[in-house]
Amino acid sequence: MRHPVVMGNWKLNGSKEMVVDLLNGLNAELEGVTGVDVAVAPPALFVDLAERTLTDAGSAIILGAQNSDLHNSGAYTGDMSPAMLKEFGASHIIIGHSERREYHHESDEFVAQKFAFLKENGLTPVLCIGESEAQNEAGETVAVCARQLDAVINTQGVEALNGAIIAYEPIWAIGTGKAATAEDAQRIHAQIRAHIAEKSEEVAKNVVIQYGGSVKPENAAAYFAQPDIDGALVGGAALDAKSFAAIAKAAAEAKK
Ligand SMILES: O=C[C@H](O)COP(=O)(O)O
Repeated sequence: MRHPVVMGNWKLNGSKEMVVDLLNGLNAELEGVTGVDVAVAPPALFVDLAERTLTDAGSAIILGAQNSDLHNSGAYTGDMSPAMLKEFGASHIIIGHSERREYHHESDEFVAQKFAFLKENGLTPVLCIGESEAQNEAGETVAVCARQLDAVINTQGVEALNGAIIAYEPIWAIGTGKAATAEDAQRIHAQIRAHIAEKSEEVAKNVVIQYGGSVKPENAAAYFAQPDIDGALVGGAALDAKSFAAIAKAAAEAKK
C-alpha cells in the first residue's frame, strides 16, 4: 500500500509573517490527522524560518524546497545546493516543475541530473512531469510524460525511482482552475505507472504519483478516490491553512 503524500508548493509567495502564520495554522488544522504525509515547499529564503517554526511546534509536517542545483559548493553564483537545503531540514525537493522548465529552460536531461544529485545527497526528489495544452490536444500526453521519466530511467536505472515522488501536472491545469477530471487524471496516472512497470513492476507498484493542477478542497476527494492517484502537489490552495489541510485530510480519509 502506497502512503499518500500531499505537498504544498508555495511558489514565489509569502513573507516571514506568512510563513509563521501558515505553518502554525496548518499545525492546528492537522492535529490528530494521520495516514498522510504532509509537506510544504516554501521559497528558499524562508526554509530556515520554516524549519525553526516547525521544530518549535514539534510538527510532523515535512519540509521541502522548490528547486536545487547541481553542486554542493564552489563558484556557482546564485545556485542552491542540496547539502545546504538538507542542513536546514528540507528533504523533499521539487524538480522539473513546468515553470522552471519554461522560464529557466530546464531540459529533461538537466532535470534528470538534478534528480541524481538529490539522491546522491540523500534527499527525496519530487519529479514533476506533464504535457502542455497543445501536446494534450495532439494526443501526446503519455509520450511526453514517458520521455520526461525516461531521462531519469535510461540514465540511472528504473530503481532510481524507488523512494522518489512523481508529480503528474498537466500544464494547462496549473493555476487555471481548469483541473483535469479525476477519471482523466487516473487514466494518465495508470499509463505512467504502466510505463514504469515495463522496466520494473515492483518499482511501479511502490512509487507515489501525485496529481497537480488546480487541486482544491472541493475536488480533492474525487482524485484521491482513484487507485493510481497517491496524493497531490498543490499550488494556490496550499497558501491557505484551512484549504490545504482539507486536501490533506481528504487524502488521509480516502486512502485509509
Ligand atoms: O506545484 C503545484 C502546481 O503547479 C499546481 O498549482 P495550482 O494548484 O495553483 O494549480
